[in-house]
Amino acid sequence: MDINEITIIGGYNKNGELEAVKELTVKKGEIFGVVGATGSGKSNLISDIEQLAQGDTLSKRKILINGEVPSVGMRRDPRKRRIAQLSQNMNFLADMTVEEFLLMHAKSRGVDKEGVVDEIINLANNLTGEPIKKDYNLTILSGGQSRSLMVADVAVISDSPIVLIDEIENAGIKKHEALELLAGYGKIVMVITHDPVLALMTDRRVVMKNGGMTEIIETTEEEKKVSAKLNNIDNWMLSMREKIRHGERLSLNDIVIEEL
Ligand SMILES: Nc1ncnc2c1ncn2[C@@H]1O[C@H](COP(=O)(O)OP(=O)(O)OP(=O)(O)O)[C@@H](O)[C@H]1O
Repeated sequence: MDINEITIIGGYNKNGELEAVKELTVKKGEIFGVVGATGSGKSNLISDIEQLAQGDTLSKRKILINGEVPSVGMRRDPRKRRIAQLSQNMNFLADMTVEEFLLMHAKSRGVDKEGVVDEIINLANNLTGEPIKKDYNLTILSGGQSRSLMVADVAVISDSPIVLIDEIENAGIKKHEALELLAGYGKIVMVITHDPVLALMTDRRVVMKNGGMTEIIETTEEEKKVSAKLNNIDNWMLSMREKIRHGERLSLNDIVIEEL
């Protein structure tokens, strides 16, 4: 089944009051942000979506797929749910090479595409400053390399049309490019973030307060420009980090940022 949109039907906040946002639909290819203070209920919202809640969680929210209540099979069986989650704490544990893992994953998902391993590694290497090679063991990958590989893997192999991302701001990858990559593969992307680069590249963001969805903010064209400029600063910081990592020295000349 093609998943074209998900709808969140509002429930109750922590005080048991109805949420201000009664209904929210996110479509394929859209990047949607979730913002809010600590403890405001961001993770809870993402977890309602992950579980395809049907009024059976704390918030009493309901999640619809393509406007309909998802089947019991889809709700009970995580393999049928087709929702991928990414967070900055995830790491690979399997003792196998990058190539072995990707081939195994592609096979298990029925992806039989020539050159799929190279495609994923190339995409991943666009997101990290430290290139990944096919014969690297998964367990030696750095945090940034692991996350880059996960993002590229979700984009190309995993057929999960819904991707939930919990704070990847410190994941050590080019986050802007990572989100664009996922959205470009026609995913519904929901991202919890306080990072202006990410929050402002979404199309819309929901503001969480006291466990409830209180407001939906549409990103303006000006905000998107702010995001792009902040992204230049971010990538510049990333390149400085790479220099340090490779034992190089920095000078004041390195601080010249092309016109912001
Ligand atoms: N609608 C709700 N009804 C009842 N309890 C809720 C609701 N939303 C969130 N909670 C509870 O409030 C607590 C904080 O929520 P949550 O962890 O989702 O916040 P958060 O915004 O992700 O916080 P952080 O930024 O610290 O990760 C949790 O114990 C959660 O179960």
